Amino acid sequence: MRLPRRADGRPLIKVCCVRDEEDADRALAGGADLLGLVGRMPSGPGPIDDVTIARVARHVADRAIAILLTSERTPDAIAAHVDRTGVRAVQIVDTPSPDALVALRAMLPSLVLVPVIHVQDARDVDVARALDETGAADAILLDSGRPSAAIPELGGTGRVHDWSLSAAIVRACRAPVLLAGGLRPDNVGDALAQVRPAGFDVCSGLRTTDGALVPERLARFAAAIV
Ligand SMILES: O=C(O)c1ccccc1NCC(=O)[C@H](O)[C@H](O)COP(=O)(O)O
Repeated sequence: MRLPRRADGRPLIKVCCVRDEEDADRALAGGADLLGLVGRMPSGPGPIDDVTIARVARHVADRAIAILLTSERTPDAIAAHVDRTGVRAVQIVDTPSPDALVALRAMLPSLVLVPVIHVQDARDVDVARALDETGAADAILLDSGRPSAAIPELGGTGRVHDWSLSAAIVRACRAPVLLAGGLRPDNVGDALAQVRPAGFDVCSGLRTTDGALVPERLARFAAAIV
């Protein structure tokens, strides 16, 4: 397991859709443990270019884990995206097959690997179990996208999914599970009580419509999961 655990036992906070160095510093000052840098996507408000991702990852250095969000699907293309941006962690937003995850792990043994499942129905518990059983995932992230929509949605939707399914996935998996999708300061306490994930991932619930991080929202978010 290459993700940190907090000494105080509190769930991890991943602040996503980080835009630049200043935004990263604001998130870290507000208690973020992980930072999400969104690469090219078919839709959504968060993407930044690979040059900026590499710059922000260098700026963050060892202060936190900067996670590249990639929509690439094959192990070779994912590895190339990681290489271009120089990150130590990748979130694969288009759910990889167990075989693809194992292949990527073999190619990059020390990379932090976080496959995403967009929770839609009870079959996703089996999808999570199959990824978990590979032993190749450092965490599994549960989100609310619609990968098969005409224009695929792979995250950053601001929508909550069925948390009873997420709770079943947490119970079924050995890997830590991160919960995402429509989390806000006013609902994350309920999410903690119902799902008991190892951490939370949040973008739109902490940002203005222009994408700026609101420190006061991050403070309330963190206080709600103590
Ligand atoms: O933000 C985007 O544009 C985006 C597009 C495609 C995949 C992921 C994307 N962002 C990731 C995130 O914002 C979070 O990891 C997660 O999806 C939660 O987002 P939100 O529901 O807005 O809190």
